[in-house]
Amino acid sequence: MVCKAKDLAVRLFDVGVVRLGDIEEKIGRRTPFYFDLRIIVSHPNIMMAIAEELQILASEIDHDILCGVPYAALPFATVMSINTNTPMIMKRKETKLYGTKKIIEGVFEKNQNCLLVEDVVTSGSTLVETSQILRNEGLSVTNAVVVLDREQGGASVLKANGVHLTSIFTISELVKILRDAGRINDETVETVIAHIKKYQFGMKDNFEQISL
Ligand SMILES: O=C(O)c1cc(=O)[nH]c(=O)n1[C@@H]1O[C@H](COP(=O)(O)O)[C@@H](O)[C@H]1O
Repeated sequence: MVCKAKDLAVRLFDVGVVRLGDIEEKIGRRTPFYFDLRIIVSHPNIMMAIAEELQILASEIDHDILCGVPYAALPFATVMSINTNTPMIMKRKETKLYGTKKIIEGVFEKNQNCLLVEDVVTSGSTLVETSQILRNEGLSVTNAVVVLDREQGGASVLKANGVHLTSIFTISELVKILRDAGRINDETVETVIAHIKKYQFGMKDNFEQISL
């Protein structure tokens, strides 16, 4: 892990991206550590730093187009798109019920390589669903870059669905950086690591997401 990413982790903590306690996740389970990047629109310098780290990951991956997953990742994907002059599309959270009735906004061509940009991966279900929708529209989706991999099985769920995951941080790296920087204590690191080990996601034969 390079210094810039470590510095980014501490800046994210200091502006309140990390919430410690007993917080509800997307699927309804509780977590002692929640990473909320939605507040980053209020911190343009940090948003730029995140986009630059994601760009480093993206530069190793062959892609024609970016797809930001709403809502948290849309600002980073937009900054990456502008910085690298790479076109971007957006997958709507819901299909538009009037006018164009589109699920994807933006212009693309069939068989273009689309790189997914996301904030956090837990079970991987959001990115699996997004990749399936984009593939149904004729795009090729083989990679995703994210800020945080919570190491709860999402990477293997994605791999089983043909998507390779690359992250700026894994959660175990992140908590260790924050401990070494004096932001959290050993007990919190142990609580978070125990939580991610206990709550893992996997795949049934029919690719339905299950909690182990
Ligand atoms: O709900 C979560 O699992 C979650 C945990 C967390 O620390 N931060 C966070 O933002 N999330 C949300 O969870 C989504 C990914 O969850 P999965 O679809 O289970 O991979 C992200 O897009 C976020 O909306």
